[in-house]
Amino acid sequence: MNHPVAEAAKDDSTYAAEEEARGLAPHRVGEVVMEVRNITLRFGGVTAIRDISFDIREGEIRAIIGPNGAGKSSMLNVINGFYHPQEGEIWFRGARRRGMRPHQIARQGIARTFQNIALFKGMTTLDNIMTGRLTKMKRGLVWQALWAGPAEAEEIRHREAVEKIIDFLEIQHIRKTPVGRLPYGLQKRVELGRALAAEPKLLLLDEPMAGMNVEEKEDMCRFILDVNDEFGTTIVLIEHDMGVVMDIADRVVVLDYGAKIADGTPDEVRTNQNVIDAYLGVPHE
Ligand SMILES: Nc1ncnc2c1ncn2[C@@H]1O[C@H](COP(=O)(O)OP(=O)(O)OP(=O)(O)O)[C@@H](O)[C@H]1O
Repeated sequence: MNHPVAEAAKDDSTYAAEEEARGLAPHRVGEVVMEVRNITLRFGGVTAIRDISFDIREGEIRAIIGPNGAGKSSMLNVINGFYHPQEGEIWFRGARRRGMRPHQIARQGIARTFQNIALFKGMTTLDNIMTGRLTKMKRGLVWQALWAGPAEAEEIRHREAVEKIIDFLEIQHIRKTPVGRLPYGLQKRVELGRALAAEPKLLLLDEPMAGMNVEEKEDMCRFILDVNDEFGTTIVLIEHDMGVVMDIADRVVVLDYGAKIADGTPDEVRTNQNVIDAYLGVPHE
């Protein structure tokens, strides 16, 4: 079987030119890092995802959109290993994934945020972001407890990394505040910080703007674009706010009733009749 990444790489010379013609930023977007191939996921009698394929390219912002129940969160859960699809393949950085658990996938450089914030509400911003470093910690709890030389040095490195993220996300003023006391928009930002603490290569964001006011959305958009720009992080984003998707995504895959109905640039999907019908609720055959 042909390797999907190798196959896709063949197209790279022409891809940059195509991208430019389609209004994408060719300097940022590189080769395929993840290939989702013919994924089908069922929960008992419910088929949440039906034979879906798409790719994710290095450095791009890839949006997954679709009406409620379309299968977006399920897809994200397949990508980060929470769900194991009955059919299909996931290829990441040239290797086919087989039966990996979420923590192993996290160690490969895939981090995510959740639709409903999943922070430790009683812990401070600083400590919550620190938990994001767990996948990067080498020394076990005994070393930490002993506060022995190597563990101490490692702890200092982790603290420095966390402080950089706190600066980057402009949340110095709440570093000692328990996150349960923070307004919703700031909690979402802390959750982004925790995901960034893992220094992900691929960052999965499940509705990062949900429940935010206009100003908070603008801030979050800016941080997502900055993460992408400054760290070169590839981002997969589920979002209901079409304005946001059209503004920040390089490419958009559209799901409806568990199937892929469109895939292309924001302009391409915006004018796609299947997409318009899906959002207007035109009944299916
Ligand atoms: N754990 C589960 N058990 C059973 N059915 C599930 C489960 N998770 C999702 N589903 C079903 O799979 C389908 C797709 O759900 P999913 O949450 O992935 O959609 P979504 O596009 O993320 O929706 P929303 O925009 O409302 O969050 C739905 O019919 C849903 O009821």
